[in-house]
Amino acid sequence: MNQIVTTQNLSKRYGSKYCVKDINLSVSEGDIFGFLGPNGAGKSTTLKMILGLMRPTDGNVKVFGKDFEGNRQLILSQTGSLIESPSYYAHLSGLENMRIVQRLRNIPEKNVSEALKIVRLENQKDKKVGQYSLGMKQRLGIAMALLSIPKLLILDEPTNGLDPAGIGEIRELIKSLPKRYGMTVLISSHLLSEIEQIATSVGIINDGNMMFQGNMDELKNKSHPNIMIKTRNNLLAKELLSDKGFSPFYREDSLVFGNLTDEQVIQINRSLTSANIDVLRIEENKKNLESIFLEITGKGRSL
Ligand SMILES: Nc1ncnc2c1ncn2[C@@H]1O[C@H](COP(=O)(O)OP(=O)(O)OP(=O)(O)O)[C@@H](O)[C@H]1O
Repeated sequence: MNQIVTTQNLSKRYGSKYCVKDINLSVSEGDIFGFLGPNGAGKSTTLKMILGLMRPTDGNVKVFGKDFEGNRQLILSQTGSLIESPSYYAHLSGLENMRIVQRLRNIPEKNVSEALKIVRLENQKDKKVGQYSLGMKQRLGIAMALLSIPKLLILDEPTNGLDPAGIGEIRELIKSLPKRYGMTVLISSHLLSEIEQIATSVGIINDGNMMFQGNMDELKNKSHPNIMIKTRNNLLAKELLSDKGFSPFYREDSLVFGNLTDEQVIQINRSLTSANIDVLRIEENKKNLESIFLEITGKGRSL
């Protein structure tokens, strides 16, 4: 499959502090690639370097298999982006704003109505943008990014500040782009729930480091279930099992173990019963994606 964006050891350092470190990103054609990470993780910085808006300290970026140097014009003519909030003239209509961008970027006029149609703003195109809702302004920003009907669309937190209905609309809109227009989408967010529903691939960044990259199923499969054991005397059980090399921790009224094999579960159960500690429950607790994400980003641990 064609690689639309690849980065190699992409890094950005301010003084002695790296805010992006050795990022190797790979976005394939037709992907909706979700770039996830908490605030300040380095998402915007990475996207700006990919778009040639910021110079990397180290590493390199290829878009459509080409370096920016010598191919800037070609790359940007096939790339649309919305980084941070959209810029517009509030006293002009949506259509007038679109026309300004269309002329500035030397894009055919017919694309204006096409882009407004994609974001479903054609009925409000004559309204002043100052009177648009936040969601409409955001959709106008996406329409501007879509003006050239680009091969690659890069959106930095496009649903920031929107209500659930607005988020839903943008989600449906983004989801339709690869099929309808053959686009590849790179979208950043700090919310897993948002990415989970639209992305085909995901990259998780924390503190400037890439913690995971793959598809959603790989992410789910990487997580090992916890085993929770409830006994009549958890304190004694923990002591006994610690002596045998296990290191459970308490959660509510149970002991929680990380990844255990079936053999280890049998061994634990036998040890407890032969020490006359009644076992009340043994449960497997599969982690949901949200807790996996929190674990990766919260504790900064790589999967
Ligand atoms: N010009 C700068 N000088 C020093 N540090 C900077 C500069 N620009 C960004 N940073 C730092 O780089 C880190 C990454 O910032 P970045 O904006 O890329 O994060 P982000 O993941 O996009 O977060 P957010 O969702 O909050 O925008 C942050 O800790 C930020 O403070």
